[in-house]
Amino acid sequence: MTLQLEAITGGYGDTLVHRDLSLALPAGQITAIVGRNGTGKTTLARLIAGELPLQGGAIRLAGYEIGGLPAHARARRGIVTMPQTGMVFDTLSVRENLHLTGGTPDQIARIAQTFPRLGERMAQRAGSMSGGERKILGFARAMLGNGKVLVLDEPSEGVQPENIQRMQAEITARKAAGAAILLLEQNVSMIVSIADRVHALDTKGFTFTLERADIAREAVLAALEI
Ligand SMILES: Nc1ncnc2c1ncn2[C@@H]1O[C@H](COP(=O)(O)OP(=O)(O)OP(=O)(O)O)[C@@H](O)[C@H]1O
Repeated sequence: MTLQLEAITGGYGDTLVHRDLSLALPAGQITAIVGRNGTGKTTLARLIAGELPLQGGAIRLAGYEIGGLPAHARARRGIVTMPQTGMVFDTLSVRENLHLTGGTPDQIARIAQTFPRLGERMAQRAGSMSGGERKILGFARAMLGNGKVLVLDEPSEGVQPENIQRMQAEITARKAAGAAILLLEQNVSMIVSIADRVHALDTKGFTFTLERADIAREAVLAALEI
């Protein structure tokens, strides 16, 4: 399903972070946004999820306006976000965290195989895991939900290269299954490996766009240095 942001405005009360920002997240594509710290990537993820209210514009999912719906209603329609801090319940075990996504036992077994670190720690309390392990758990949870639109806020931060590779394979598989994916990342290798389109963001909005054929390391680094 395609998600369309139409001239959205929002932020924190009077402190607007985004003004009239438009963006298309096509189904079956990985759209990346790169920009320095503080340009508003996390704020954008929260506006899409419905954690922050829209102060202008519209968000359309397959044509239907969802910008006025509360977060849980957007989640029910298939918008799944992985927050930068990882969406993990600290007091619950890894297994319980995975089960709460609604994933089937087969899907949970498969993801625990994909990320052996999780498979080995199914009974461990999530709150006692390392930062990188929590990221993997948060990522696994986002993959298990039946998301049609996946918004991933810095999934690779603090994660070891072998697990970043596994994340890339999972994201690419979801793309092949038709999900619209928004990747908010600073990891240039990950973007070069899997993104179909890259939008460069600064504090005033998008400055330029790279299409697949132009997504190379230097070009992405230029976007990060705005
Ligand atoms: N809860 C908040 N209240 C007020 N302002 C905030 C709040 N959270 C973030 N901001 C401000 O909004 C702007 C955008 O922050 P945001 O976290 O969205 O940026 P980012 O691109 O995700 O950066 P980073 O990669 O460092 O997380 C910043 O100026 C930040 O200080």
